[in-house]
Amino acid sequence: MPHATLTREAVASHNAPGDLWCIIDHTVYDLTDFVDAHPGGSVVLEQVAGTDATSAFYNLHRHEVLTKFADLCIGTIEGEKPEVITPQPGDLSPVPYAEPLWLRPQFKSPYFNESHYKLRRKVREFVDTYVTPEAQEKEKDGTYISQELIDRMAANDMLAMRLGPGKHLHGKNLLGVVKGEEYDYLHDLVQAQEFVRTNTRGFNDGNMGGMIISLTAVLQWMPDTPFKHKVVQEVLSGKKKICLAITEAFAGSDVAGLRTTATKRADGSWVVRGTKKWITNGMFCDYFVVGCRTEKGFSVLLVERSDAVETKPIKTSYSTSAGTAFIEFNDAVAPAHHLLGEENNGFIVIMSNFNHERFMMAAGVIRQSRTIVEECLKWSSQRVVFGAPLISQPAIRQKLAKMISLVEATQSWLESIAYQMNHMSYAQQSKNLGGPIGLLKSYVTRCAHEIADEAVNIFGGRGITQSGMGGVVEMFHRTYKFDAILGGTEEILADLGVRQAMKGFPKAML
Ligand code: HEM
Repeated sequence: MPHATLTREAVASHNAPGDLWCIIDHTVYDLTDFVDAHPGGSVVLEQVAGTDATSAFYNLHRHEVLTKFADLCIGTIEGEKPEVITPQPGDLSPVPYAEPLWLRPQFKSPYFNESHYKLRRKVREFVDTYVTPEAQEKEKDGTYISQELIDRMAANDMLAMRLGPGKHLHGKNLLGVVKGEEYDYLHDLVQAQEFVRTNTRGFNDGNMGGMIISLTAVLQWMPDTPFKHKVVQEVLSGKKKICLAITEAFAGSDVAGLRTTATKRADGSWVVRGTKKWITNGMFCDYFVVGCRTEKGFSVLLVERSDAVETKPIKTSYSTSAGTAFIEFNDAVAPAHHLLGEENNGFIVIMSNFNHERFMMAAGVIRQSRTIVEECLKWSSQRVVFGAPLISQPAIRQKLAKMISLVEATQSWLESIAYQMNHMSYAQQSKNLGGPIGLLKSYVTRCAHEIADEAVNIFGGRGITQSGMGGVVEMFHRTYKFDAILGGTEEILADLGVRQAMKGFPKAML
């Protein structure tokens, strides 16, 4: 924090390598002892010693660098005030298009009410304060989410909330602002979009992504036994972890090609044998919801970790903090009551789970894409090239216009689908929304492709560098493909959308 009020003349006299001050955003920094540690070297700092280095600084650094090195700050300039905004936890961004329209003060929304606004604020405060710092660290070092953060999320019902609306939330007062009974798909959209603001695609999946797509199947399809209640309680309290294990090296979207088998024994229990690949959170899970070939079809079983379950890490292009695993089930045993849904009828268990998963993913990608728009808008305004800000170039404005349009259009489509989900039973959702949600997810990752491409060109070399100015853009460009593949590939989902539209097609002729 600033300690003194100083004049520009006073700063100018500290202009030597052994006595080096400079001004950034009307604030004075004593860099004398920092020169040797500066990642950009000492020469550049000596060149600006005693001067106002504001534009040089923002050409090369993110504003958060100043927060991180706040102890170098020794004062402010007399009669002047810092102008650059330092966001506080929970704050909305004032940058145009950085927030969805419903969160911009000058606009209204037909969908969101007071409780959605309040939940948005609470979740963002929580994410900014507790999730983002850990997420950034884990994304880099590749280690798994801490038990401390899981416990904190569990204590605030955040794990339960992320499963979407349902009985598991009844009786709860979520973050003190929404009754569990009133939590709807628009609240769900809000939390999904807030959680991805950490800008850490691998960690976001590592942050209980496996639970979001598997505990829902347990809640809906497992027989109502004390064991089911135990599993749900353990997972929602953060004591145990669960993931979905369907995909294999042999087959992905083609569920009929799966080779993991479950053989029924005389006492009704099952012996599971086979392998699974790309299983999110698999490395640290206690329970696995496993898709298996059974005698006359496909069935889904809950398998507990044991010596017969081996998990090995897979290094993908995002962070290993996601806990992505190759799994071998070597005659793992699951009791009869671990069957989800009916024997040989597991396809419906998997399919019914997909709508919520894809909805969540679409919400996340759209929000990430919006963050990229914000990054590009800020960068184009602060970056000076050929003597003028980047944004003064028409070619850059064309790119921004395209990116903004894609984000605004997809957010509107998402909100409209969330609204439809609020007004449909689960069965109606499956019948009427599987296609539209598939098309939405397929389209938003195509948009992400365009947005990532344009953003990297705007950022230049920084867009392909993991640290510094373009780090967020680099991360997005490297990882948006996860959303284009996980939960159903773009092609499969686009096809599903059209096939569902053709079901019961009217006798309409040209
Ligand atoms: C409070 C003052 C400063 C601090 C705390 C600081 C800190 C840093 C840090 C952490 C980096 C690593 C890249 C990043 O994370 O963004 C960096 C890079 C760099 N800094 Fe600074 N810096 C300061 C002032 C300046 C000034 C005034 C200049 C030049 C006029 C400068 C020039 C550079 C250069 C050239 C790089 C390398 C940039 C790149 O690789 O793209 N720094 N600085």
